[in-house]
Amino acid sequence: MSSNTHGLPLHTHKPSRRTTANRIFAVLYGCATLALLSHHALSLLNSTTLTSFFITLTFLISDSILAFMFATTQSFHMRPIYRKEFPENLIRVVEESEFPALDVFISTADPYKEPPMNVVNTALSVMAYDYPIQKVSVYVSDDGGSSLTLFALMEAAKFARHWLPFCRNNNIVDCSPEAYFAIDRDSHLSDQVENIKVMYKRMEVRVKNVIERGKVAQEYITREEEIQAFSKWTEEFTRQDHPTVIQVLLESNKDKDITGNLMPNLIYVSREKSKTSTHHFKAGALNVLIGVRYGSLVEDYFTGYRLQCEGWKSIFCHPDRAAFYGDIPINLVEVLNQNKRWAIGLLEVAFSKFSPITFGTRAMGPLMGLAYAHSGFWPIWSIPIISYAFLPQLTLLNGLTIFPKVSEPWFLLYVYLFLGAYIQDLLDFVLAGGTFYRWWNDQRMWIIRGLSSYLFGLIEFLLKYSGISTHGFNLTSKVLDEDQRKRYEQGTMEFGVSSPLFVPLTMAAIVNLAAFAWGHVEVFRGTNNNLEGLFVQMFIAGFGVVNCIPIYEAIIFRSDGGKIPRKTSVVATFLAFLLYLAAHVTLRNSAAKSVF
Ligand SMILES: O=c1ccn([C@@H]2O[C@H](COP(=O)(O)OP(=O)(O)O[C@H]3O[C@H](CO)[C@@H](O)[C@H](O)[C@H]3O)[C@@H](O)[C@H]2O)c(=O)[nH]1
Repeated sequence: MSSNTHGLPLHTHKPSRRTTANRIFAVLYGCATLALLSHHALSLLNSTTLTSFFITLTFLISDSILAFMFATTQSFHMRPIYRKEFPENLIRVVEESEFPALDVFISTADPYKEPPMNVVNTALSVMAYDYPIQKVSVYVSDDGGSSLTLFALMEAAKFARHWLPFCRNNNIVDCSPEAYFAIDRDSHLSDQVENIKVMYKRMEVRVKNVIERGKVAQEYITREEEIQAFSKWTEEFTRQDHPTVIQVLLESNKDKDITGNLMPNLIYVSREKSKTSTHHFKAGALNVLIGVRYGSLVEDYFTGYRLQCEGWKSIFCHPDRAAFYGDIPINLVEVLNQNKRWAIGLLEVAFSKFSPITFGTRAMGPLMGLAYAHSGFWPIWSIPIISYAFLPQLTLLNGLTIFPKVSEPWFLLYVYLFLGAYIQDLLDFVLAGGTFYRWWNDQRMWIIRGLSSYLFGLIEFLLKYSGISTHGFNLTSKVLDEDQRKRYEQGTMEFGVSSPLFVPLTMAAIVNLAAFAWGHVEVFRGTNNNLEGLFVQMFIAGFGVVNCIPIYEAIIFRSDGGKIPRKTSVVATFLAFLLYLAAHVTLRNSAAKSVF
C-alpha cells in the first residue's frame, strides 16, 4: 500500500490469484517447447533430402521465435497485480497550494491529417482540468508550421473565457466541448448549454472555413497582435523551413475569463525547421520542453524504457474513468501503416546497443528486460506467421505430409502447444475485461499484422540497417470519414485503397482456401492415404480460412467503398499462383512422402 503521513492511500494493490497457476503453466509449456525444438534439431541433423532439410529448418527458426516470444510474455505472468487508485484522497494529503505546476504538451503536425478542431478540443479539455488553474500551462507544438492551426488556437483562447467558467460552475466532467455537446443534455442548464453550444458551433464554422480556404481570411484578423502573429508567415515560410514561432495566447497572471477568474497559460509553439538539419519528428518537438531520447520512430517506448533503465519507478494506473481518450485509425491501411512505423521504431531499439535483451536485462533485471523485449521484438512475429500461413498449405497442395499423424504422440504435443497458447491468451484478454468476440478479432488482427505491417516493417528496417534506404514519419490520419465510421461501427473491415500491404494477406487467404479445398479432395479420393496424416495441415489451412472470412467477403461480395480493390486481388492471385508453381517444382519429387 502506498500511504503517506496522513495514513491515506493514493493507491493500493493486491496480487492476482492466478500467480501460482501462471508459474506452473510457464514451466510445463517451456518443457513442451524445448521438446519440440530438440525434435526439430534432431530431424534437421538426420534429414535425408534438401526439401526436408529446408522445411525442418523453417520450422526450427519459426518455432524458436515463437518460443522466444512466449518466454518474453511470461514476464507479464510471473507477478500480476491488481491496482486500485484513490484520487479523492489527494486533496486530503496535499494542500492545493503545494500541487506541482502542470505542463501539458499537445503535438500536431498537419492540419489536414490532424483536424485543428481536434487540437482545439484537446486544449480546451486540458485547460478545464479540475486542477488549480494558475498551475496549468498548455503548450501546443505545431510541426506543420501552419497559420491555420494558430488561428484555431486563437479562437480556442477566446472561447475558453466562456467555456472554463461554464465547466467550473456546473461541475462538468466531459470538458471537451465536442464530447460534451455530443450527448443530449436535458437539464436545468438548457439555456446556458444552448448559448455556449451556439458559441462553440460558430467557432467551429470559422475554423473549418479557414481550413477549407487554406488561408486565414483578412476579415478574421482584426487585432494588432493577431496581425503581428500572422506576419511571420512570409513567402519563404514553408513547413520544412521556417523560423521559430512562439505565440502566447493566454497568460495565467494576466488573462481573465468572463467571470473575472484567472486563466491557464496557453502557448502556441512551432519550432525552427531547416531542410539541412534533422528534426527528429515528435521527439524533436517534445524537446521544446521534457528531454526525450532520439534514435527511434517510437520515441515514447524508447524514452520510457531508457528512463526505467536509469532507475525511474513508475506504476500503472487504470482507473474506472479513463484519464485520457485517444484517436485510433479506423481503416486498415492507416492501422497497418501506423503499425509498420512502430515495427521499424521498435526494431531500431531492439537491435541497438540499448537492446532490452542485453542492456535492459542488465539495467532492470530479467523480468523487466524481457517485458520490454516483448514489445521491442514485436515485428519478428511475422516470421512464424508467414511460415504457418504458407508452408503447411503449399505442401498440402503438393501431397506432402509435414506434421505428425493424429495417432502419434508428437501430435498431442502440437495440440498442447496450440491450445495452451491460445487459451492463455483468451483468458488474459477476457480477465482484462474483453469479450470473446473482441479477442477473436484481436488474434485475427495479429495474423493480419504479421502478414503485412510486421513484414514490411522488418524489410524496411533491414534496408535501413544495410544503408540501402531511409524512412520517415508517416503521420497517422485522424480525419473521420462518415461512411468508414459507419462500417467500423458495424464491425466491417475497411480496405478501400490499393496497397502493397494488402497483397501478402490476400495471397495467404487464397492459398489457405485452395489448400483446405484440395485437402478435402485428397481425403475423399483416398489418394494421400488419409486424413490422419494430413489432419494438422488441413486444420491450419481451415483455421486460416476462418480467419480470412472478411478478406473473401471484401474480394467477392462487397460493393461498398471498403472492399479490396480489383488490382490488389488480381496481383495477389497471380503471385499466389506463382508461389504454388515454385512450390510444385521444388516439391514434386517429395510428393506423397512425410517430412516429420
Ligand atoms: O514530425 C512529427 C511527427 C509527428 N508528430 C506528432 O506526434 C504524434 C504522434 O504521431 P501519430 O502519427 O499520431 O502517431 P501514432 O502512431 O498514432 O501515435 C502513437 O505512437 C507514437 C510513436 O510512434 C507516439 O508518439 C504517440 O504518442 C502514440 O499515440 C502526433 O500528435 C503528431 O502530431 C510531431 O509532432 N512531429
